[in-house]
Amino acid sequence: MSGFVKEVLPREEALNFVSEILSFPWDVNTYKLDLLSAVGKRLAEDIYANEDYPPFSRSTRDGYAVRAEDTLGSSQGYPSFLTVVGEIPMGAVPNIKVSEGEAALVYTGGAIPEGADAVVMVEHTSVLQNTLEVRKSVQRGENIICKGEDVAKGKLLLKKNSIFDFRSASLLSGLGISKINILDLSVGVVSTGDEVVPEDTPFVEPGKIRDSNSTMIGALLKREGYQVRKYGIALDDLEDLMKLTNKAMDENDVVILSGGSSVSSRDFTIDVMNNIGEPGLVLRGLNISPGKPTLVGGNKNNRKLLIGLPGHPLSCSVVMLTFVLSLLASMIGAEKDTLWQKKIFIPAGKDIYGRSGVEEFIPAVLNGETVYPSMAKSGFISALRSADGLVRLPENRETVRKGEPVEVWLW
Ligand SMILES: Nc1nc2c(c(=O)[nH]1)N[C@H]1C(S)=C(S)[C@@H](COP(=O)(O)OP(=O)(O)OC[C@H]3O[C@@H](n4cnc5c(N)ncnc54)[C@H](O)[C@@H]3O)O[C@H]1N2
Ligand code: MOO
Repeated sequence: MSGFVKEVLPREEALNFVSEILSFPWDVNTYKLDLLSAVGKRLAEDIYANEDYPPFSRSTRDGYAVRAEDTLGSSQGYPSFLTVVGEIPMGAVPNIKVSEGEAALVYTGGAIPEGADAVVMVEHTSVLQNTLEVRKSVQRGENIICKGEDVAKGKLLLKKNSIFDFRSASLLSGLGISKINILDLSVGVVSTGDEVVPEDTPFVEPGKIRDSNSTMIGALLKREGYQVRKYGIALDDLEDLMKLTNKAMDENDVVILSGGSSVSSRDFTIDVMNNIGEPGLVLRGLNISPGKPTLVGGNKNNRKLLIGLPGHPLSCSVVMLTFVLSLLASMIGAEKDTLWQKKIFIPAGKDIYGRSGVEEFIPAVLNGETVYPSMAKSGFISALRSADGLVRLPENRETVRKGEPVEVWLW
């Protein structure tokens, strides 16, 4: 044990303290994936454009490539007349040049020939033999996407640690980037408790409760782009907990234990934390509600992080949302505000009673321009289902009166 364990720190302070004592950020392995497989995962590097897009100036319409100045003043009543010098083949470099008074037939996506700087749409023209009648003037650049206009070579496209999603798929495909480096951060999840049984248990004996935490933990981690492995349920027994935790630590960068962090059972979790190498346990308790009995330990040499979460399902979710995701972000060197946190200030729809001296998070429902807290106990599993986010009452805020603005973190 490091002999330097902090007790019940405010959440932000705890994030900074753990990050500092464990020397975050840590290097994490990476691997390459094709684009479709990478959706929902985190990028391990900045991605730059290695070429211009489009790679050549292209027409966005079927029509005639012209010099804009040759169409000046053209209208239905006063058309201009140009000479058609040829047709631009699709998928090939044009061998035609457009000079003063000339036009070339071009199709949508076709290359703009040298000399032309605009395209007149075919419906504003008619052609008789080689003579083109133009009934509408065009501006320079009209109906053209210029080489590099969309993406210039060298531009930063995607930032390290961002999550790859559909918005970037066409961007990278179009630039010929078909494989990307992905962060290989894996988290093992271990549930604990003699009363906890697997979620697929069809009939639960009296006194037992299904494991609802590990899938929730996994679901949140997957949403943040991490890999998750579940390791089942450890009994309230040091040897069993140690065995499962060690296996999970061997196979993952981070291990999350659910349950077993409160007064009666925390000794096991603390013993486990102090058997994982230096510094072992570093944080015992967060000054938040729900979620106070949260433990953090780590092994700096092997770069392993171990987190103990309260067993009550709502407490477990709140700590995941407000602390663990930020801690993992800090571990990989990303912004501490995680991807799900959209923070707004909005009037309370009714009085919200808080306790001073502790940071509180209350599931809340938005209703038009106001927010309503939901009356949830930390043992509930349904509290987040219909909530839009969490109301945050800072340590120094006691009661919020109806109509007063309150901070809400939206999903
Ligand atoms: N005398 C005191 N009792 C408690 C205190 C306290 O300060 N003094 N703290 C309470 C608070 S706050 C919380 S939160 C819980 C935390 O307890 P643990 O982290 O030790 O968790 P467990 O006792 O293992 O479980 C608590 C509760 O949650 C259920 N549970 C556990 N794991 C799961 C799971 N994977 N899925 C669903 N439900 C789970 C478990 O059956 C218990 O009902 O301690 C309070 N007590
Ligand atoms: O802290 Mo417990 O997590 O309030 O229910």
